[in-house]
Amino acid sequence: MKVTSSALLLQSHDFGGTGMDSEAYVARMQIARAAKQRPRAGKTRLAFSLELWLDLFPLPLLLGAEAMPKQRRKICFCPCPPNTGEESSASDTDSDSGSRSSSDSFSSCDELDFSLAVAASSPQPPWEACSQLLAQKQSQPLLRPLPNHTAMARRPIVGGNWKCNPESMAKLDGLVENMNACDASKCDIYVCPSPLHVAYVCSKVKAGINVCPQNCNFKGCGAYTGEVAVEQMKDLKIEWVLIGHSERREYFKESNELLAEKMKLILDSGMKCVYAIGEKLPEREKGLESTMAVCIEQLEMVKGLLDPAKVVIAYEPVWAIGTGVTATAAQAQETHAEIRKWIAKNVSEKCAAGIRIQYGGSANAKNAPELSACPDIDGFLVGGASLKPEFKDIVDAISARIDSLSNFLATSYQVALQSATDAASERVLHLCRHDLAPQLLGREDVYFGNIGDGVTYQCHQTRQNQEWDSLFFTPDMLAPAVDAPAASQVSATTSADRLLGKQLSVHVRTAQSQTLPPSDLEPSRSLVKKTRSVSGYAILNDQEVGGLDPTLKLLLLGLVEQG
Ligand SMILES: O=C[C@H](O)COP(=O)(O)O
Repeated sequence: MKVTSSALLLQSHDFGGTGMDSEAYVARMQIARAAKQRPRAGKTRLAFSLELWLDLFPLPLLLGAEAMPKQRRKICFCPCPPNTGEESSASDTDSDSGSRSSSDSFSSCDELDFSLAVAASSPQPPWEACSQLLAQKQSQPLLRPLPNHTAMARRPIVGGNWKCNPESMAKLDGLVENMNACDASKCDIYVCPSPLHVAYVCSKVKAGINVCPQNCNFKGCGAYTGEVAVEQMKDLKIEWVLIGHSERREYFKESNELLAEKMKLILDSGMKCVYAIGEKLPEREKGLESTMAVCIEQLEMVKGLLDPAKVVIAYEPVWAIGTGVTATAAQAQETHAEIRKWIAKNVSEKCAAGIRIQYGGSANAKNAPELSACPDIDGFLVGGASLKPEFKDIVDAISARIDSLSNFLATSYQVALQSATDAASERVLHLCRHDLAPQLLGREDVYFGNIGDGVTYQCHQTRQNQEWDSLFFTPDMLAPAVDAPAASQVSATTSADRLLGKQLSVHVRTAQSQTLPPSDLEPSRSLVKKTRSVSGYAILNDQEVGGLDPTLKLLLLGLVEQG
């Protein structure tokens, strides 16, 4: 991969719980200073640092050295402009270095795509070792490959559950109209009419809108009075069926055993299944563990049947159903992520990565955008709002996240700027406390932040397997994304194909705070006064890859590059 635009390293500092050793800090400052002074070519100014925890990345192995302690060290990849002829722009008199100038590292990799610096425990960062590594980079994976499962893009899915509505056939056309108004190009859509209306709705919905009965029996056709069978559904060309809704569990006493039997029958018959689960208020009030205990109990008996191609989980906290009380985006995301984690552990990583989990419970046009921005929410099961024209807006909200990563960045950037404006009298320090890192790394003491004014954007690439990468964007860097340059600007040397299907999560956090003196890292935690976050993810498809800013594309390619 060739970096064709000027790229600058942005300083990035570790606010790790036990603090960063001074040498590592000095090394980073050197790099940052050198990078800051590098010439900037044209309009595109880009900075990023990619930091990987060494215990997740076998750097000692790559360097062929034992020297580097495994824990609590990071490596920084600095994109280095090739052939600018001004490689030694860094000051050799960096006052905080006390060691070799970082200009060495840049000049030594003039012809290489990336320079790499290691924030090591050694007083002098092992530039030579890095340079050697870089020299061999053709055969070395500089950037860690993504695990396979991240390539599995989850297509959003939204269902409208009309429950036992409407009271007359006369109203059906209006409701069908709401469904037919939806854009089904980026989202799977299904509607669950009451049994008496199923056949009529089947004949009225447009292509792309699936009819999904609200229940089926556990045996098929035969002497089962009052029931509907999968065979009858298949005869109507129906592909989906919903089971396990809390109202069926509650009022019709459907047990997990019965539901497992139903799911097996559905899948055996070649149909697909939406399986609803969710806790009641007392369990939620006791916290996530007790919430998960209920979800796990409901999942346990069907875990062997969880095929992402055929099963969708609808997580519906019962206390949020029909009450107008929605789970907050954070609550929903946290629970969805926990469900996925449980599946990863108890079924497979692949299943966890691929299975779609819908949120249900007072979802509407207003709260859908925020919920849609949560990386583990793949859609909605909508009750009340599916009886209204706003259903279309819910579909649009979840579809928007795959419209364009550039758009997402631009939008979130606007939100972040607004947040900065709201902060009024205070400068906005882009200090981010990483939401996912503690969860992913199994530790509570991991903080990340950047020093300076602006907004930090982090792209989390993988969220399974305890793996975590981040990119830090600043407004400067995002300018190209906001401007949405033409696809024709995309460098011919970038292979868009390699981005297809990759899933990138983006999390934006701004904080009101004060500028932080570099020497004063530890107290930084207390500086955050107010934060506002926007998060979301994009599944890269061909359209959006085509529309990406060339520099951003290069950067993302760098992340997914397999060496
Ligand atoms: O099946 C749908 C859910 O029960 C959600 O219903 P609701 O959107 O009216 O809360």
